[in-house]
Amino acid sequence: MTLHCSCSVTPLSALSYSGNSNNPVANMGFFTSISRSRAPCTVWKLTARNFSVLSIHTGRMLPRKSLQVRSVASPSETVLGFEEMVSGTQRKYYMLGGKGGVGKTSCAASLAVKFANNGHPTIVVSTDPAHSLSDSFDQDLRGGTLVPVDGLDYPLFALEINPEKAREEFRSVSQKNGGTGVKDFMDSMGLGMLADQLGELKLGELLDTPPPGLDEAIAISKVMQFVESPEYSMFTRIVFDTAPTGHTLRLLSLPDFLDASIGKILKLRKKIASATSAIKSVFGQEETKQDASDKLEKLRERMIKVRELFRNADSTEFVIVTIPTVMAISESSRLSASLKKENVPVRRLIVNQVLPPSASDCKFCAMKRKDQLRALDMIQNDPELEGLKIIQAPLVDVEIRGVPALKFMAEMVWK
Ligand SMILES: Nc1ncnc2c1ncn2[C@@H]1O[C@H](COP(=O)(O)OP(=O)(O)OP(=O)(O)O)[C@@H](O)[C@H]1O
Repeated sequence: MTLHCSCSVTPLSALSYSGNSNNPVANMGFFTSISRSRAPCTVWKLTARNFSVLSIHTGRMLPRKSLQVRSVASPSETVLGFEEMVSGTQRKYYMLGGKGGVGKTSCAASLAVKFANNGHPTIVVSTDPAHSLSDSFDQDLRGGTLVPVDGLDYPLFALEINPEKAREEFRSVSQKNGGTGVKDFMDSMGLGMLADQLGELKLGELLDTPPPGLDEAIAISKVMQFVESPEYSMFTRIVFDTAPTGHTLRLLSLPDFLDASIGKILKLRKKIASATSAIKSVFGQEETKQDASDKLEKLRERMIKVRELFRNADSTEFVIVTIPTVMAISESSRLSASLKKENVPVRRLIVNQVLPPSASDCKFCAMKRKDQLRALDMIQNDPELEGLKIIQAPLVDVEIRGVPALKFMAEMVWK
């Protein structure tokens, strides 16, 4: 870990500290100047965990206000290359996400190919409503179940979950109960008089017009069903090709929303059921209605698991994919900030479709590359993106399609 310190009362613009940043005091770390030529003898001793610093020269503490210290995860120190991703047989999940069209599917598919070729039985999953795994592998992988991918020596399976279909299953919970809204749903459970009280839970909205992200949440929860079943325990790497940024962000906050909505409604139902024997008998007689609430409870439990999975740094990593344009990088920065806020582990940023320096005197290429370099520069100065391992992948002159092309892409990206 590298810490950067800037101090307004010294001639130094930046100081660096290398050592155990978790406990710099015990480590007796020192800030030393990065630029020795600017301040040859300046050494700052760490005297407290809050990084107040003492000048060895003057023996005086530097005014706290003058100090700004921030930690910078130095990629080479904290994020290793593909060896780190491939090592170990414990199951790991990689989620690739970013703006539409930047190359999420190509990167996800190429990572899955590389995992498989390195001996990991792998599943690549698409939860993007507009699937493109089949196009990317140039094979028919539709069907909503695990389909083996041809052309590899080791097991690679693809799973395209149809979010619409998954949602229909969920919607049928309300329809089975003879209505479309929360009022009917509650009526069918013998709790019609309480429907008004539940207005603020927005469950009616949830059942009738699902919030954006629900499709994907249900799709991911279906994937969890698959991967948790013992017959699929052999798979040690699961790669997700997720929907574009907006969906991903909403998906992250959705489990909490669902947890609150469904959790509250089920709690209320239990409370009333135990208090009123008449209502109790309604539940007792109506098996399908019990089924409905069981289904909701199961969905809630799976949502909690999805939420935990997204946040588990030991098993999961979210890889942001972008391209070198101001718009894509700005969106990646927002995505990174939101993921950090939600405690989702992010360590790598793939900058795809970077133009290599042109040997010819193509003016368009030169202008385009200059434009890309400006965008790449933005990454260095973006506080939300700094610290991520930047992986640049060149724009190639053919479409990435089919297993051989994906193998080629994997060699460029996953090193
Ligand atoms: N480095 C690259 N060089 C050349 N073409 C590329 C590169 N990366 C991706 N492509 C091509 O760009 C197109 C879009 O890629 P891809 O489908 O992977 O993007 P995506 O982000 O998953 O898109 P969507 O958001 O629509 O799902 C594809 O035709 C793919 O072959």
